[in-house]
Amino acid sequence: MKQMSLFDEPTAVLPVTYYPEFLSKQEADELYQHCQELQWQQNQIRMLGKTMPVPRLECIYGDEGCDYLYSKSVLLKPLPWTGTLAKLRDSITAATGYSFRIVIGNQYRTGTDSIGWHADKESSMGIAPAMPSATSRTNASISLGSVRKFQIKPIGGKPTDFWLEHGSLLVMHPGCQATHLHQVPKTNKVVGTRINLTFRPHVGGKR
Ligand SMILES: O=C(O)CCC(=O)C(=O)O
Ligand SMILES: [Fe+2]
Repeated sequence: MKQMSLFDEPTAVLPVTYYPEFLSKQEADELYQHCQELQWQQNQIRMLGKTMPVPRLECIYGDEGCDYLYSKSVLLKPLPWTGTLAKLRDSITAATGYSFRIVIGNQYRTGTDSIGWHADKESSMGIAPAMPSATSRTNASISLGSVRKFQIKPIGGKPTDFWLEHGSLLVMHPGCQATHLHQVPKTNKVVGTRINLTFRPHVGGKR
């Protein structure tokens, strides 16, 4: 007789930590207001020989010279840290032990704004060595505004869904970008604006 075991369907252990209430409601509301004043841009991306608008708005702040190139076509040049973003960076470092040199903002205006399956593997974020160091390609992201589904999966495996709430923090630990992919899929549901601030390391720029 086949016996059911609690261990038939092992729960995936994901290389992420989710803090649903990293910011209080008031802190998250104030930060959302601050984000309205950031310099959002509509960038263009080159994919499969075509140039098209990135399906979200973006902004970048950080240390001087920490330019960020992704998908071999979108070059983001950081503006100097605002006081609010620098304070938030320091509080995430205090909570996680990870250090960051840039923050990239993503603004999803409607359900058609999205980011497809990818890993954040740009060489500017450092190379993940066999024994990952505390800074290699780690990122930590704050979510604000409307809740959107965030999915993460081992390469070739099944996705796990997270609903990233207003004021939450999601940390992707060292090694995550080598083994897993993540995305924020499009949705047909009517959703308001969501802002995501992703803090990242950078190996270049001025110290
Ligand atoms: O919006 C998010 O939660 C994820 C953004 C992201 O994956 C990225 O900027 O690389
Ligand atoms: Fe990402």
